[in-house]
Amino acid sequence: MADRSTNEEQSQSIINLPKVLLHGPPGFSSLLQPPYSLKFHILNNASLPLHHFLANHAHLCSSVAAVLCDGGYPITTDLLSLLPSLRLVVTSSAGTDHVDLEECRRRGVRVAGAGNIFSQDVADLAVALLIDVIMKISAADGCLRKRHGLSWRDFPLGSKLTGKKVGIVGLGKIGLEVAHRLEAFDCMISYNSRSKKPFVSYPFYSSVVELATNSNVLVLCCALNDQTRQMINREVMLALGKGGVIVNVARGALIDEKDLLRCWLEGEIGGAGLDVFENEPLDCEELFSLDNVVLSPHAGFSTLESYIGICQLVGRNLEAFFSNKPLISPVI
Ligand SMILES: O=CC(=O)O
Repeated sequence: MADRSTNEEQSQSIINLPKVLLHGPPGFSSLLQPPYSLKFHILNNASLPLHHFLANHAHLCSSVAAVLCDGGYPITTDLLSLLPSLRLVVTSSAGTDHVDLEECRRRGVRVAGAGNIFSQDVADLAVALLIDVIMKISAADGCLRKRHGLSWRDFPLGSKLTGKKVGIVGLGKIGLEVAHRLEAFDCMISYNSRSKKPFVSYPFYSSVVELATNSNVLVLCCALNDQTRQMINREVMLALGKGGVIVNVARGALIDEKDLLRCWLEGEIGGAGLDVFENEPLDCEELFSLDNVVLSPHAGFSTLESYIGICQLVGRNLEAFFSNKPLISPVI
């Protein structure tokens, strides 16, 4: 009897907590850990596709106050319309192209993101991919493992990073981290961004074609939106030139992948280091077959340190919002 009333009291106290719907991949619930996880009534749809979950739990979903989502899980107008009590979206990603921000604004739903948590790791990966492509590290590694006895003479010459002209597309937090790192390699930095940044002295190009014309390497660090979608097209690739290298650590759809494949096959582009793709997980045989293209599985943020950081940040954002305090990393 005592046990039953304790259980009832516990479920009663959970029911009174703000409801947070998880919208992410299997295992996503581990992002919300104690003490934060104990402060919310967490609805985990892991065992069902989201629309089935919402249909089966309509009574609970009508009072969902927050959604915690992953960058690959869209927050669409349709989803928002199924959650009439929603007041907050917390995404565990730095990018917010999967969130319909306009509709959130219209409904008065606040949005918090990953802020600066991943910027250093993503910038490190951008530099790592660039060095890998131009010094052909992964390519050599693959050959050495297949054929013993190879020496450096069996490989084509690589290229120097020192002194390269690097054009950064998007000089936000990640772009600046990339610029700082590449300055240490005596690279000449210039950039394209929505507007000229008054706090840096790097040359600014308002057109990405002009930036490409004046660069050996393009590093893509900008947000994906209607203006930037497929911005890196054949014209930009031809402007970058035959030895040019493109590194993308932002979003796959910034690049016209068909143009990239064509330019590569025609010898119009030198190489690419890609952490992101138009369709993820990557399943494009044509990209797998290209030399001088180094691929990474959208892993720019996946370090232990950043994982610990994002677990705390999502919890702190939820806690702050439901205590009527300012969001820690607001988007809107
Ligand atoms: O791509 C990863 C992110 O947006 O955080």
